[in-house]
Amino acid sequence: MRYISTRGGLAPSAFCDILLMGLAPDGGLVLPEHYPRIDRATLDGWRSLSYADLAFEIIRLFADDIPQEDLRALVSRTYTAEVFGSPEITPVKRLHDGLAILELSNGPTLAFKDMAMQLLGNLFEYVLAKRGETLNILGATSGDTGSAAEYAMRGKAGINVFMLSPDGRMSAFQRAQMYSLQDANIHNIAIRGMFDDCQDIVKAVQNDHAFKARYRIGTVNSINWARVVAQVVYYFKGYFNATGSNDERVSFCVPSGNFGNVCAGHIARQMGLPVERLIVATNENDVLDEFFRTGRYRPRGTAHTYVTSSPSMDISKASNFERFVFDLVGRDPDRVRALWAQVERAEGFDLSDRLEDTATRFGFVSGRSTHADRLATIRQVDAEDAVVVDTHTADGIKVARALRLPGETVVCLETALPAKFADTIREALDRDPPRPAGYEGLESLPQRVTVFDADAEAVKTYIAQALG
Ligand SMILES: Cc1ncc(COP(=O)(O)O)c(C=O)c1O
Ligand SMILES: N[C@@H](CCOP(=O)(O)O)C(=O)O
Repeated sequence: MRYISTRGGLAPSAFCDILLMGLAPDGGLVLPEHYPRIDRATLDGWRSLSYADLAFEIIRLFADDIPQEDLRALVSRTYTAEVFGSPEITPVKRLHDGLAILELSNGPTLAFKDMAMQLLGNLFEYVLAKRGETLNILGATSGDTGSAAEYAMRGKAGINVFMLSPDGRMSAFQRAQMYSLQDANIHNIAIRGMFDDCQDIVKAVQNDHAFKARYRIGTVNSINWARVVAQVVYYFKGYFNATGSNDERVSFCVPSGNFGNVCAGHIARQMGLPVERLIVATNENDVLDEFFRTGRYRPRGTAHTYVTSSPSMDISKASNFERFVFDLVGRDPDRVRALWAQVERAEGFDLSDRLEDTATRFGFVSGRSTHADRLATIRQVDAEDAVVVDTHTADGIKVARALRLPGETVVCLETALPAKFADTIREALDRDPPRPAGYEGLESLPQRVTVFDADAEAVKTYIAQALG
């Protein structure tokens, strides 16, 4: 399998190279030259596999430059009941109306990011040891990528993490999860701005090729293709868990911000998984919902990005959307380059002539959810099913219920546990959310964080000083 850039400027490259590369040198996102197609016999063979065995079968199609026995060992030690709480790794529960919830948040930091990040940590460690190299990760988080990355990388030899987060915009639990880590290889930097400002800095540093090479800068965001491919796996597992046979079709509803999670669903569908629809659920930051309803993409600036009670989705410039648009425009890198030049000029773009394709050929539909919807959904699911869902998953359930067709099997992706968003759960239910063991007193621990304006140069100086 060789990898190319959405903007056409990357010579076909191997998996282990793009793993350490992050953004392509032309500023585009990396994708495989083609998506592998899964035939019916293969799908039948995969139905009864454990999560780790299924992950190995899928990931080896993409990471074919890692010897198979090494990859199998690496995947097997990633997806264990000890780390993810049960042998199923991603169990499915049903609400009374038949809606299925795919549990993805039972890993160390209580959000779906652990599913991919735990693998990424082991992949980095493996490839860096083979090559005798080190890596300095610069990441951006709106709340969950940061902690998942820091927990996956803390104490790992040859890896430093510099994580940018929006100052004061995350929940108290999310802040404490990250800022209380005292490991020498973990550096938390709060940026006065929103997630998009943090991600812009990550991309600016990635596009400074001299700095990137000198300080060996890598990424853990979904900019990194390995993150996306690890997320493809749970669409297959969720499909098998929610159905009785491979003759059935399901739809997935995905709470979305940076479009990485649902992009993995798009890839699973392109590989031949029987997915009917991909339902994109946004919060009040509804740039993606607007696109899937109108074909117009109008990313907003920080001033028009709202701080909401599903803060991890407070994103207006969805990075992975570029990967989908690459497929939508027939994998034409010149077209993508031109469209993103318009985005850079804050003009956005209009692909309403492709709207029919987004729905019929690619299966996308969308909806949005507000604070009031979120509270109502949390209350409803608690009252009817005795399940407490987090604010992002509530956005997904609200949109899934609004758009579900008669007889349609819909799997909602649970993207975090409610313990991370206690203020909103208390507002909805007048009680605290359940808190898993081991997180008692988290918010009282001493915290360590440096605050900067949204300035890529200041971040580069900090990294250079920290690395000596
Ligand atoms: C809890 C939660 N829900 C939903 C999302 C949105 O996922 P994505 O950015 O992949 O669209 C995120 C952040 O990624 C998240 O942390
Ligand atoms: N919602 C994320 C933001 C970044 O997403 P990623 O998938 O690109 O890492 C977060 O919680 O940090």
